[in-house]
Amino acid sequence: MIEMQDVYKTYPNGVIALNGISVRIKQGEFVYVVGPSGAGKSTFIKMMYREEKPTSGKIMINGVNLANIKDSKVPLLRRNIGIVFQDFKLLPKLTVYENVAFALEVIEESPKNIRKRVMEVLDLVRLKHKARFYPNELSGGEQQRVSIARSIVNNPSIVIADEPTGNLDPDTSWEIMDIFERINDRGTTIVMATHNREIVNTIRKRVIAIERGKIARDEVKGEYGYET
Ligand SMILES: Nc1ncnc2c1ncn2[C@@H]1O[C@H](COP(=O)(O)OP(=O)(O)OP(=O)(O)O)[C@@H](O)[C@H]1O
Repeated sequence: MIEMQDVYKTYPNGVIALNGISVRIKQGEFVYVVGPSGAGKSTFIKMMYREEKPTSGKIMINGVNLANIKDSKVPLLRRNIGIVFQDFKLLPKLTVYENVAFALEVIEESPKNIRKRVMEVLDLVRLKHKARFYPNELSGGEQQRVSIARSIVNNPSIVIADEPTGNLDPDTSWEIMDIFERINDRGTTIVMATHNREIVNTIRKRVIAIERGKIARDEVKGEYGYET
C-alpha cells in the first residue's frame, strides 16, 4: 500500500510542485499518473521512492513512514521498489546480464540464485538470447526491456515508471505495456507517469490526473483527458 496524506513540496527555488496531495494505492493496482507538463507528476512519484522528501505531509510505503527512514536505509527501501526511467539508465560497460545481476550482487545473493533469477526475468522480457550483448548493441525497446528486468529482479512489491515509453515508437511502446501488464498480473503494483494518450485510453486502468500540484481527477478505468 502506498499512502500519502496532505503532501506538499516546495523546491528550494520556491516552486510549489505538490500542493496538498492525499491518495491511497492498494497492493496490486495499476495506476497511470497523467497531467500537463510541469504539473508535478515526476515530483509525485519521486516521493514514493524518496528521491525527494516532502516539505510537509506523510508518506507511508507498505506501512513504513518514509519520514522515519534514515538516508542510510534508503537503499533498503528501494529493494522493494523497482524504478524504470524514460532514458533507461543502463550501465554502458556492463552486459545485459550484468546490468540485471548488479542489483542482486550488491545484496550478496549466491551466484546460483543470481543466475537463476536473472535468467527468469530476462525470459519474462524475452531477452534471454541477448544476455551477453551490451546496451549500445540493443534497440531502444530492448534497452527498456532490460531496465524493466533490472527493476523487478529483486521481486519488488511496487514498480514505479516515469514515462517509460517516452523515447519509444508506438509499436515498441505497446510491447513495453504488455510487459508491465504481465508484471502487474503477478500482483506487483505499477505506478506509471505517462503522456501517452493512446495507451491510457486503450489499456484502461486507474487514472490519477495531477494539475498544478493537486489531484484533479482520480478515476477507476479513467481516460487520459488531455489533447496532447
Ligand atoms: N529539482 C527541482 N528544483 C526546482 N524546481 C523543480 C525541480 N524539479 C521540478 N521542479 C519544478 O516543479 C514543477 C513540477 O515538476 P515535475 O517534474 O514534477 O512535473 P511533471 O508533471 O513531471 O512535468 P513533465 O510532464 O514535463 O515531466 C515544475 O514547475 C518544475 O519546473
